[in-house]
Amino acid sequence: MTFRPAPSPSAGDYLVVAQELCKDYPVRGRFWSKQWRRVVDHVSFEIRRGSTLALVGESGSGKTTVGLMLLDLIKPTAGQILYNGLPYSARSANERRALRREIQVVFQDPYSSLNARMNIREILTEGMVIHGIGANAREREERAAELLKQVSMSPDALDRYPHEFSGGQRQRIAIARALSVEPQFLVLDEPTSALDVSVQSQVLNLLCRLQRERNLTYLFISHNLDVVGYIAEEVIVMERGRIVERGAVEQVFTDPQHPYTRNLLQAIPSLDKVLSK
Ligand SMILES: Nc1ncnc2c1ncn2[C@@H]1O[C@H](COP(=O)(O)OP(=O)(O)OP(=O)(O)O)[C@@H](O)[C@H]1O
Repeated sequence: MTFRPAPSPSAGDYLVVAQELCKDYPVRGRFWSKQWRRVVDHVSFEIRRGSTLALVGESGSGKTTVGLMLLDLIKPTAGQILYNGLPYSARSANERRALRREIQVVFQDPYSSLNARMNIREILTEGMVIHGIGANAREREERAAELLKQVSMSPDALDRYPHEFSGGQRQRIAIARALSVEPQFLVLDEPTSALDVSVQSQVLNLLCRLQRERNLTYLFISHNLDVVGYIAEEVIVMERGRIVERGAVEQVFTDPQHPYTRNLLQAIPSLDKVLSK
């Protein structure tokens, strides 16, 4: 496997910095007794502009919860997130709205993430209308057609509905929708795990190309280390809400320090060769 080289410490500045993030949820059915469970526990990391940080860990380790905090969809119980050097909490309501444009998400399941009642034109222009992009409907439509080309789909798709497309095509549309508001940072939450292996690599290649062309910054959430080895420069391994290992992907994959990381890596047949080197 060829790894993407980790950015040098001087390469670019940090777009996103998470400091000691914690998230507590009430224990199910016991809200009245004020019992809380910590699902994210003092998680800190930095993501350099234009690079990809992967967040890996088994189901329930807290990856999506971290992503939702970065998207400003849920509030941390403690800790803070800095975007472009400024904490979310220090921003005005208007700045917070602007942040919702700059930070977009692509979810795992392209079957449920696209509104079945909207055609592709509506799906791709909805965010533009909300954020005031494009002078009029015609300009927005031109932008939508251009976005489809950028994700290697035909502009003919504009008049069609999500159910007319395959999983891989739907995920391309979901990526085009995320890009429609010209974000800088994408939270990619298992964006390829619902797809066939051959389609997975096409979507990963697309994400890499778009990152190069637009200098995008990614947080790539996954439990699939094979995919992470392909797309990310740096990786964080989470177990039960805590970071247990972090570093350049090549370093973590070839010389894992934590038993939990070793277990995760051993579960991937194609990485056996890497590990036995
Ligand atoms: N709204 C909620 N209320 C209570 N508990 C929650 C809530 N959301 C998540 N949890 C719990 O927090 C823990 C972390 O969940 P999270 O979805 O972040 O994990 P994950 O690593 O992304 O898992 P997966 O890979 O399965 O998506 C889980 O035990 C989950 O049950």
